[in-house]
Amino acid sequence: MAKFWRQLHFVSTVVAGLFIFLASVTGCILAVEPWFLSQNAVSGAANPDLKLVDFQSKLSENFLEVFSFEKDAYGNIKVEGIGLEEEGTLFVSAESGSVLQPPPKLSRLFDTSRDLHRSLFLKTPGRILVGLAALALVFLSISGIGLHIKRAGGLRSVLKSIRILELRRDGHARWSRLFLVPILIVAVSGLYLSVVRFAPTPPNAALSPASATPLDQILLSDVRQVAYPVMEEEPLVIELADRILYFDQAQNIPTRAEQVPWSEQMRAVNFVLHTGEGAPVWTGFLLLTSLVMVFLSFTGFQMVVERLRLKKHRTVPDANADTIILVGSETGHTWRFADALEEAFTRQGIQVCTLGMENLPKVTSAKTLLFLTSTYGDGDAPENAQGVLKRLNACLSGADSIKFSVLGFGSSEYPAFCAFAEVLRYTLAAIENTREIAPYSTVDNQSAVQFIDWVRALNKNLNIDLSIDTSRLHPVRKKGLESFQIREKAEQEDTFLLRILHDKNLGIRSGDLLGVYPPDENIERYYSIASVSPTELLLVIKRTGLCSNFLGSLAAGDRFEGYIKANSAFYEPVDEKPALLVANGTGIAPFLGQQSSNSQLFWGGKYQTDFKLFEKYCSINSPYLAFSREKEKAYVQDLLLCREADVVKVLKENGTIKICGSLTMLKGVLDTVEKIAASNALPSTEELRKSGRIVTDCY
Ligand SMILES: Cc1cc2nc3c(=O)[nH]c(=O)nc-3n(C[C@H](O)[C@H](O)[C@H](O)COP(=O)(O)O)c2cc1C
Repeated sequence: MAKFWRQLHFVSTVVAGLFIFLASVTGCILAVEPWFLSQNAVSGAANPDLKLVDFQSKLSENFLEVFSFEKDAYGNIKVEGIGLEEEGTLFVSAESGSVLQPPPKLSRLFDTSRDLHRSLFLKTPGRILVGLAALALVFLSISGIGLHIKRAGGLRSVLKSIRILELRRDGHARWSRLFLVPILIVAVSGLYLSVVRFAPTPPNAALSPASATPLDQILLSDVRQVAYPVMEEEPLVIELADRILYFDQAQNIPTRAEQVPWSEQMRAVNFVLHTGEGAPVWTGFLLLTSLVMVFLSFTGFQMVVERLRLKKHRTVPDANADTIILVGSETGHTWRFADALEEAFTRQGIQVCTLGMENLPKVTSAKTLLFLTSTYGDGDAPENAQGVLKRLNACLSGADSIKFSVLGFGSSEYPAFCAFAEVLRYTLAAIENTREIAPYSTVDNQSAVQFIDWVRALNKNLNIDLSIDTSRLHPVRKKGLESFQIREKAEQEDTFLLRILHDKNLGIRSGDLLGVYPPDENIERYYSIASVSPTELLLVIKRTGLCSNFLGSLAAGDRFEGYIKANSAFYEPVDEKPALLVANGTGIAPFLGQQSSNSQLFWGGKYQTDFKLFEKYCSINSPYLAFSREKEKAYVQDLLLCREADVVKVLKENGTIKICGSLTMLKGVLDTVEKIAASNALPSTEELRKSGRIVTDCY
């Protein structure tokens, strides 16, 4: 059933999505028109007890002759007649019947939007198309209800709150559920208005004249339109909401009464529901509904495009592939990981093929099967893996041996975290000829790090060397990013150094910053870099959070995307002036590429062994090192104090002091330099900073 709802939703979006989008955008504009119309209404409110006959006598005081008048939804009364001073179509006061200035004309934008909304500027064919779009919107709403039930894992949970893990998918679900009723009303009323337009209007049914309200009892507030007879023998015609009454003018008695057909009355109700005419609160709702529909059409389109892209995957296994990646996915995210994995295998020269789990083949020879699957609903299989568990035995038992591993994709925000993957794993393990090659693992909220960890386990167990291009794991690829490849990685406790290959045209210089986006985050982090050759840079990072953990999970061969931000204040001086390079911890990174014969390096860390990570890249023979956790406890500012003469010399020779590392260290160093400067009649640190002779990059 879920498949049916999904197909109906999908087909309706593909067929009518663009029209619905256009109708929603124009709907937003038209939804504000009633507000302007009510603001501009001129006739004023009539006394609700005012009788039609009394209003007529007021009109006769202001008109030589009245042919007809009509009232609109905003209370405006428009008279056709000959006034005391002018004639034609004249607006009058509901209270006094006197002639008023007509309401100001509204912007052409409303008329244009209405034409586009009703007929796409195409007259009758356009109206038919718009009617079909309204029908598609009804289908979308109904199939949407089915999908909501499926998504929630049953009718009972359908009202549970929807967490927004991803704006496109979860936002679409949340807002469509919230506005389901108004959307359905807009769709059904729009469809009704389209249909009645093409249906012949049934004749009015005759009522007994005796049932007509006596003329002197009719209230102005009930009247829609009145037509006065031109010839004496013609009747006076009064149109009410549901009836049309004919009166003999001379004797004031009803001669005929007709019932407005039911379809016409329904048309009027649907018209108000669809346009909000004369109903200000509902108009506000319609505006919100139209805005939500713009959002839903847009996100719906994006999801359709994504789905069509997924259709391009193979459906039958490649006979030469010993490894098959099987993907269970509801909304497509798991495919990104599968594609990155397939690419990694292919780069290693290993033939693989990736299939959706619905295409699980009958396996007759030894194969490695890697299952990557999400969990949906409330611990259910995703759409394309429904029914797979039942087929597993029959599909796999024909082969001599099957190696397998399962990687579950899910979200720990759901109680049944990766439940389907877990069941799949146990079902596979229970089949006689299967052997698990890498332990069952999970990926929470599309974590790149957890995926890479599983790939490493696969490498170990299959004795291969897969490396991952993490740019493939981003849900949305950012433009203008460069590709970087890890060449070498060294680690010391929780700090690691990456030697990274890049395109030499980037013209990177030591001191520049590298902006990195982890695939599962949308915020970049910046790292100071050292340029060690035209195509290589160094990065020194401590594992502290999402981005550093992401970079820390990478190994030689892996790739990631990032961009370079120039940071010229931190470049090596071109004039060979002396420099003191002061850093602690990972702050050493930019200085690993800036060590000229005229510079001295001061570095502070916890233990002596910590410096080992950088030794290979430190070209200065005798850097000054301070260790805060060794027996002789010292900080980098203590080193500066010991080397006071060097500090004074650099400052006197117009050199610079560059400081990179923690903010606490920066404060300690600045205090020390301040002291040294004061006792040697040198400018203060504030002045030195202003003149660019102390530059800092601290965090
Ligand atoms: C409506 C809905 C229900 C979900 N139910 C579960 C669940 O029960 N357990 C779980 O671990 N993850 C659940 N998830 C999270 C998805 O499994 C996770 O986002 C996954 O990465 C989606 O991958 P896919 O796009 O390939 O289907 C649910 C997500 C949605 C939108």
